[in-house]
Amino acid sequence: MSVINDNTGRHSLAPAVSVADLSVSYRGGNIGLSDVSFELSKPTICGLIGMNGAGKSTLFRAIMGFVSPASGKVDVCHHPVRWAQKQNIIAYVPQTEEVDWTFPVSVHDVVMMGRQGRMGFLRIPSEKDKEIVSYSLKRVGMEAFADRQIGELSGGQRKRVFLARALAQQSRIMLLDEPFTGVDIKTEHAIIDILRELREAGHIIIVSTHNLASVPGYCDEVMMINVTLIASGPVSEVYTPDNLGKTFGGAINQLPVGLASPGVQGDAGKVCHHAE
Ligand SMILES: Nc1ncnc2c1ncn2[C@@H]1O[C@H](COP(=O)(O)OP(=O)(O)OP(=O)(O)O)[C@@H](O)[C@H]1O
Repeated sequence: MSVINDNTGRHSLAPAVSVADLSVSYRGGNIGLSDVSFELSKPTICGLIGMNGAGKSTLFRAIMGFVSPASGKVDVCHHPVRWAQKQNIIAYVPQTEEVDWTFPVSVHDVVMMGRQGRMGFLRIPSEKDKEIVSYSLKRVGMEAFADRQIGELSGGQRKRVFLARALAQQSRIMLLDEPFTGVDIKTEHAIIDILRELREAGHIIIVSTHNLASVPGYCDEVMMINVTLIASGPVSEVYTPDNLGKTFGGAINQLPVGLASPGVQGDAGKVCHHAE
């Protein structure tokens, strides 16, 4: 079986993710994002880079519809975010800090949650659902932990379980919030292999990371934010010392080690596969 999305229906060349003049404010007046615009249309791994508090998680929350724009808008495949949620088009891997790990569910149950949007009214898993959950757990090397309570996992294992949930969801667009934080190098490489496989299968992946040196090795595009958008585009064009300096407020003005090895560029392709 493949990780490839099984969506069927019309193909569209519309931007898969379109963010226009997006600003987000939190209660209490904190500014999460200011006037951010970008579009992603083709299969890609897009790195999302910025300091602590730059707005990376806020951008994910806005694309997921968890926070409302103060101004501007987010469209997914030319539709509002809520529609995209119902169509199961976006999967989100949150930062592990955002999850209640005391919740009494097993690893298997968490991954099965990725299938819920595709189940019927009674939420009874089909054989196919079970097969996909089992495959997803295997793909992230967590099949032996299926019955374990999620609170009894290490940080890296938790990341892998949530990645498995997103794989099980089989969504065209995947948002990963700092999947490499706190994972060992082997797990980081394993996750990058999965992202590449997903990109080849036609997915759009946005991945936030603080690991600047590894970005050119696996990202096709990069979005650099510091509350507002500093730069976005192909890594080879925008991942420059100047933009890094602007993104990190002058804290970084050297290219991170490894920038000399640019990432593989993604294939052009159609991403919005859905029945309308
Ligand atoms: N729930 C919230 N309530 C109020 N302000 C918030 C909330 N979440 C984030 N913020 C503020 O919004 C801004 C952007 O935060 P966000 O979490 O999006 O940054 P980030 O780039 O993901 O940071 P990090 O790298 O530390 O995860 C920050 O100033 C932060 O303090």
